[in-house]
Amino acid sequence: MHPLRIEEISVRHFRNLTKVDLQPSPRFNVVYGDNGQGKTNLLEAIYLAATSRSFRTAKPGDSVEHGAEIASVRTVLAEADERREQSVGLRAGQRLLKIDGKRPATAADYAVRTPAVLFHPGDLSLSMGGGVERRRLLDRVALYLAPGSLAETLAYTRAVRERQRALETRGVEARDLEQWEELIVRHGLSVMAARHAASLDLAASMSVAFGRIAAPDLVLTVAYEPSAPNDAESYRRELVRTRRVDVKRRGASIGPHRDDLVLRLQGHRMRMVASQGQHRAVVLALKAAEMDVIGAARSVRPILLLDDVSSELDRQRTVSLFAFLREQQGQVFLTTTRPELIEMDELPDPSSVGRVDFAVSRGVISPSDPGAGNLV
Ligand SMILES: Nc1ncnc2c1ncn2[C@@H]1O[C@H](COP(=O)(O)OP(=O)(O)OP(=O)(O)O)[C@@H](O)[C@H]1O
Repeated sequence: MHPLRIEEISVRHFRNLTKVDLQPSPRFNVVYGDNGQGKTNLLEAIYLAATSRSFRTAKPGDSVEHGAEIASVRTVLAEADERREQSVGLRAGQRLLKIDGKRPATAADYAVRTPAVLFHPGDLSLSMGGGVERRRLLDRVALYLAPGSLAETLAYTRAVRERQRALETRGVEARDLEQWEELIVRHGLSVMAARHAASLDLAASMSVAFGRIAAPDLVLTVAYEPSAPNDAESYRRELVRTRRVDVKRRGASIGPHRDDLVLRLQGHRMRMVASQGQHRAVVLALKAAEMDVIGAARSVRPILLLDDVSSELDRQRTVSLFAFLREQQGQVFLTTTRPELIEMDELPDPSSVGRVDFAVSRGVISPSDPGAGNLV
């Protein structure tokens, strides 16, 4: 595994971060400040520069500072002995990606270059909620295993949209339906294959992580459950059969957009049986698995971003979170309103760990001595 780290970050007009220039630690970066000051905005900017995507919005214009036209995030990254610059420029409806000043051949080329994993309080929905977040997880992992899966997902989504438009405007006998359904089957099967491969890697890595985090006698299983048949002929037939209902429900009733990654504890669906603590353990295990699988795909240690570490930090959560952090050997950014909770001796090998604290106030971010936040 190569070390991977951000050496410099420059942010301009990104939400409330008008002008921020930082040189983070290669290991632990504690970003602290009161609510609403810009901590999550910094993590969002880092995630954007690493992966080309925001974890908060799909619309580039949303992250541009109110009153400004263009936002930009530029990072200098070091991977093994090489250095590169990755930058993203944003304006309404437009995202401009560059690696070392040049536009990448495809968006996927940029998206898999710098693995980063985000962990935030809303991630509990990975275990407790419906399938949306688990599908996103599968797609994030699939992207690293097979970068072409991004184009397949986009082509699938477009075909589903066009079929729906044909159904709703011209009815179940519309002539072009067959053509869209052909495309849905072709791209849908390809998305399903990529997700299936991602689920196998995640499952293997996750059961090991879960055994460490929760009680070793608890058995957690993870299985990809596609919503459409996985042979072309049956899939095509099902699409024809469901045309009428799909007009009424205003969406396709089968296909990868309705897949799930089903989690079972002792054979029962997580959502039905698990306690709060078990849900948290599962989310940690899923995140650990995401780190392992995408890190292995690129042979690097992903950058870990932890948002809002201090919210309702109960004892059990602290113990498992810090156990998780101790295992991380890459660069970590964590945000908190309570830096006093992030104790150096809870982090691995405190003497050798480089920790830098950053204070955030109204979009201004400045380095401070570790622990100085305790007095704030
Ligand atoms: N497009 C934008 N332009 C300017 N400011 C924005 C924009 N979007 C969000 N903000 C501001 O960013 C601030 C929120 O920042 P952020 O979400 O990073 O807070 P935080 O420090 O993580 O807070 P918390 O601890 O509550 O999670 C708010 O003051 C909000 O008004």
